[in-house]
Amino acid sequence: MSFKLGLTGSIGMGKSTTAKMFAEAGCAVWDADAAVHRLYSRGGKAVPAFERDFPEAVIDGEVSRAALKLIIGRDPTALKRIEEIVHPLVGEDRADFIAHATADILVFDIPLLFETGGNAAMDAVATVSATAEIQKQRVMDRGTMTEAQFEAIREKQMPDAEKRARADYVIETDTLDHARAQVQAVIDDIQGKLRNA
Ligand SMILES: CC(C)(COP(=O)(O)OP(=O)(O)OC[C@H]1O[C@@H](n2cnc3c(N)ncnc32)[C@H](O)[C@@H]1O)[C@@H](O)C(=O)NCCC(=O)NCCS
Ligand SMILES: Nc1ncnc2c1ncn2[C@@H]1O[C@H](COP(=O)(O)OP(=O)(O)OP(=O)(O)O)[C@@H](O)[C@H]1O
Repeated sequence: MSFKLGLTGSIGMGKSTTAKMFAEAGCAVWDADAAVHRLYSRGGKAVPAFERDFPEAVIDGEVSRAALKLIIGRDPTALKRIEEIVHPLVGEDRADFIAHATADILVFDIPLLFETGGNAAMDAVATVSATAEIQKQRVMDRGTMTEAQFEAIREKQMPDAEKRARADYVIETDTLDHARAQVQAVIDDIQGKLRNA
């Protein structure tokens, strides 16, 4: 049996960067956002449901995030309906990954792990964290969201302090070297547990 490590953290806290560090260290990584990208792409499994419920969001055979953001901006309740389409399909993608993965540590990069109760299916959870100032700066620097869109998402997410309190491991993403050292410490700790199991 592989060890399932959930990797979470609020928007812009450094999940993707940290997930890459786990992959470089030999863990198998499943990425919830990447799964959503696959589902939204041409031929993706979410496209027919969006064609039915949000036809204006499907452009050239794929679900357009820009169009979705406009729809959500107009009608905030749309996000819940979008999630009802997306989350079961994401669950199928994850089950498929678990069925085929062979590494001893499987890492699940899931932004909304605590919010969706997905932590119950994990053996442990690591939260990535940085200050609120760094978080906002990173998201604004990316240039894909307005400040209002960022605040709306941040409000929906569990506060960083609560994620830190609930996690088994906290990874500070202040510098790349510091984060890499903490990733290795988490792996060493889990491998110690696997040896003693
Ligand atoms: C709202 C959308 C269109 C924004 O797209 P965009 O490319 O600008 O941002 P991206 O997808 O990279 O999201 C950035 C971050 O926002 C946060 N976020 C995204 N969706 C949500 C949500 N439904 N609730 C809370 N936070 C969210 C996450 O931390 C995520 O990593 C897109 O995120 C989407 O379609 N979301 C609905 C699907 C979903 O629930 N995804 C969450 C992962 S399962
Ligand atoms: N340990 C770190 N040290 C310095 N900068 C970092 C670190 N981790 C991430 N960053 C920087 O922060 C920004 C956001 O990182 P990343 O894309 O990994 O965040 P994320 O949590 O996956 O974001 P989102 O949830 O919004 O998708 C990037 O510009 C990245 O280079």
